[in-house]
Amino acid sequence: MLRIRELGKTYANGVHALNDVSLDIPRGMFGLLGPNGAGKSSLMRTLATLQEADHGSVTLDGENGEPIDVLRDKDAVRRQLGYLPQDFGVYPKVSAEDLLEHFAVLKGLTARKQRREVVDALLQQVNLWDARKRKLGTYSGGMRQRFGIAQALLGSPRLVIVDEPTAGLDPEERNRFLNLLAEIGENVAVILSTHIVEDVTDLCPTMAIMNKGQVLLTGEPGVAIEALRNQVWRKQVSKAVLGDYESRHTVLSTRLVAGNPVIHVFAPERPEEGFEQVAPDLEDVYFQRLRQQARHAAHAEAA
Ligand SMILES: Nc1ncnc2c1ncn2[C@@H]1O[C@H](COP(=O)(O)OP(=O)(O)OP(=O)(O)O)[C@@H](O)[C@H]1O
Repeated sequence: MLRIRELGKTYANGVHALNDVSLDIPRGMFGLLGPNGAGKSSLMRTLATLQEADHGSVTLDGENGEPIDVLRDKDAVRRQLGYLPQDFGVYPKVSAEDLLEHFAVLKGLTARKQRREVVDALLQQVNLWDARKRKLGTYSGGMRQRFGIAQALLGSPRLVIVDEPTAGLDPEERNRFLNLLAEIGENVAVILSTHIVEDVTDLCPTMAIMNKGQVLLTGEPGVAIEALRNQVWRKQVSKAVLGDYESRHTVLSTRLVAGNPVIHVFAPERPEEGFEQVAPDLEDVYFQRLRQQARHAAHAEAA
């Protein structure tokens, strides 16, 4: 559906935000996972035709099978694109219904009757029908994000990009929002950028992990998890010796359980007495890739 090849971007301050990024993004939900500053927003904004890349190519399968050159044919992309930016702002004094109608006009839905139908259907789809007359300033974070999805879906896009949409949502709102995305993902390609591992675990059949402008892994979460089988070990340790463990082993994560750290260590065999093997999950995959990248960078620096 979307083919990204060797996309590069260096900002004027010298930050390499995209370092030869190559990805194949199929129809359905695609999770783009990475910590803050990984380059996710730079990639999303480039795909959404809002900023230029330095080099590389991006091709989107068009409706009629014709490939669209995303970096050059921006108008064609915009006709197929829905975008929910990370910092989606709304006019607080306007009702959801009025603002969505306004966005619909901007999207080119000029026929009044048809526009009304589209706006009403979208408000129902995102479950804001009962709150449609309320001013957006009175909406909760989750409602605002669902409104953001409604505006992204105007014009029946085939590619929907949502940038860190669940940050700041409480668990119930987050679930509601993710369920909505999953429904949309049945028909179109949805790229979900997030630093929350569970967003991807719960929802995305394909994914990529990104950090420091590089793609560290791409594929199916289940396959990546399976590749770590028999190599993740858990132990409860005291805070006093945590540093020792971190210097001796590849500690993937540390979680406090009843006040004491429980560590996950990546190792081909039992690292020491007292470690028990655990079934790996996507969080282990995520941290294993980040640690591996840091280790390679340290070796490269030392060499
Ligand atoms: N306009 C800009 N000028 C200079 N540097 C930038 C600009 N935009 C982003 N950066 C830098 O590029 C890197 C990647 O940023 P980007 O926003 O793409 O990451 P991200 O993964 O989306 O993180 P976040 O979730 O914090 O937005 C960061 O180091 C960031 O500081």
